[in-house]
Amino acid sequence: MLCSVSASGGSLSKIFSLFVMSWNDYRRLPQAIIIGVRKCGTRALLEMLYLHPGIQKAAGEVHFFDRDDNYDKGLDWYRKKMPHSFKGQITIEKSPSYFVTPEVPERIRAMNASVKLLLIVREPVTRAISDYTQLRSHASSSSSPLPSSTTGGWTGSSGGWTGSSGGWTGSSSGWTGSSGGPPPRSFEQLAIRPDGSVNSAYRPLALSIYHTFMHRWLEVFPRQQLLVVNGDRLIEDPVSELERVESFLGLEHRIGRHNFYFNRTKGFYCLRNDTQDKCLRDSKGRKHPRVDPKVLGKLRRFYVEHNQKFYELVGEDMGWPEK
Ligand SMILES: Nc1ncnc2c1ncn2[C@@H]1O[C@H](COP(=O)(O)OS(=O)(=O)O)[C@@H](OP(=O)(O)O)[C@H]1O
Repeated sequence: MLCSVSASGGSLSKIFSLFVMSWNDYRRLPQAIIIGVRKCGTRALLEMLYLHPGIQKAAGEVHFFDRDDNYDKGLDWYRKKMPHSFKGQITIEKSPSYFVTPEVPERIRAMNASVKLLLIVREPVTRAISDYTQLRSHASSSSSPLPSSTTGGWTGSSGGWTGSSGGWTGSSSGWTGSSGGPPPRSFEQLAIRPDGSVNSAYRPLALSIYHTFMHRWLEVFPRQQLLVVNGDRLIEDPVSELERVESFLGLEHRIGRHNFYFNRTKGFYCLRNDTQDKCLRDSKGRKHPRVDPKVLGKLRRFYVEHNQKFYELVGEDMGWPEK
C-alpha cells in the first residue's frame, strides 16, 4: 500500500509520495497546527516532527488565520498552501503569531473543531531576550529589507530559506531607526523604565505574559486538544519532548536518538534523516547579549505571578525560575 512507510525510509517515502501525488492534488487542510509562541522553537519543532514518516509540513509560515487578506482568500487557498500527503499522514503548519492574534482561535475552530494544537513555550525572560535579539538583528540589517515570509528552515537548503518574520515588527519594538540613527538601545534600557519598574508594554516582554493570550484559546478549545511543548526541553533533549508530541498526535514513536547529533559550533542539536544531516539556519540559535543579572532577577520576579496564572490555566507547572 502506498501509504505504508518505514521510519528509516521516511524521507525517501516522502520524495516518492511527491512523485505519486503529482498526479493527484492530494493536499489536505492541516490536522495539527503549531500556533506559537514566537521565538520558542516553532521552526525546530516543525522540522523535527517532519523526521517522522507520518508527518507532512507546509513549507513556510502560511499566516492564513491571522492576516485578514489571506483569510479572505478562503479555505481552498489555504489548502493549496499545504503539501501533498497520503491518507493517514498528518499535515502540519506553523505560524507563530496565531497564538497572540485575537481572531485566530475562532477561525481555526470554524475550519476544524477537532484540530490538534501545539503550543511551544520557553522560559519567558529567555524568550523576551531572544525576541529582542531578533529585532536588533533585523534593525541592524534594515538597509536590506526583510523578506515578508519564510519558506523553510535549513542551512544550505536549495529552497532558499531567507529568514523569519515571526509575525510583527513596528514602533513598539523599541527601535529608533535604521543606519545613521542613534545606537540601538540595550535590552535593559527597553525592559526597565527610568523609575526602575518593568516596562511590561515593551512588546518582547508583553508576548511572554502567556496567560493573557492562553485564556482565549481555552474559551474556544477543550484543554486536551492542545499540547504545551516545553521549548527549553526541546533544545536540551529533543527526543523525550518529541515523544510527548508523537503520543499527542497519535503517532508511533519513530523519532529517536539516531535522528540527532549535537553540533558544538552551533551549540544546538542538528537533525539527521536517511539522506542528510542538517542544522537550522543561523537565525535560529543566535547568540544572546549578556543581560545585567539584577535586571534578569527583576524580570523573573515580575513573571512569577503571570507564570502561575499560565500554569493554572494549562494545569501544568513548567518550573520556570523565580529569580
Ligand atoms: N535544534 C535547534 N537549533 C536551533 N535553534 C533551536 C533548536 N531548538 C530550538 N531552537 C530555538 O528556536 C528559537 C527560534 O524560535 P522560532 O523558530 O519559534 O522563531 S520564530 O518565531 O519563528 O522567529 C531559537 O531562539 P534563539 O536561540 O534566540 O535564536 C532557538 O533557541
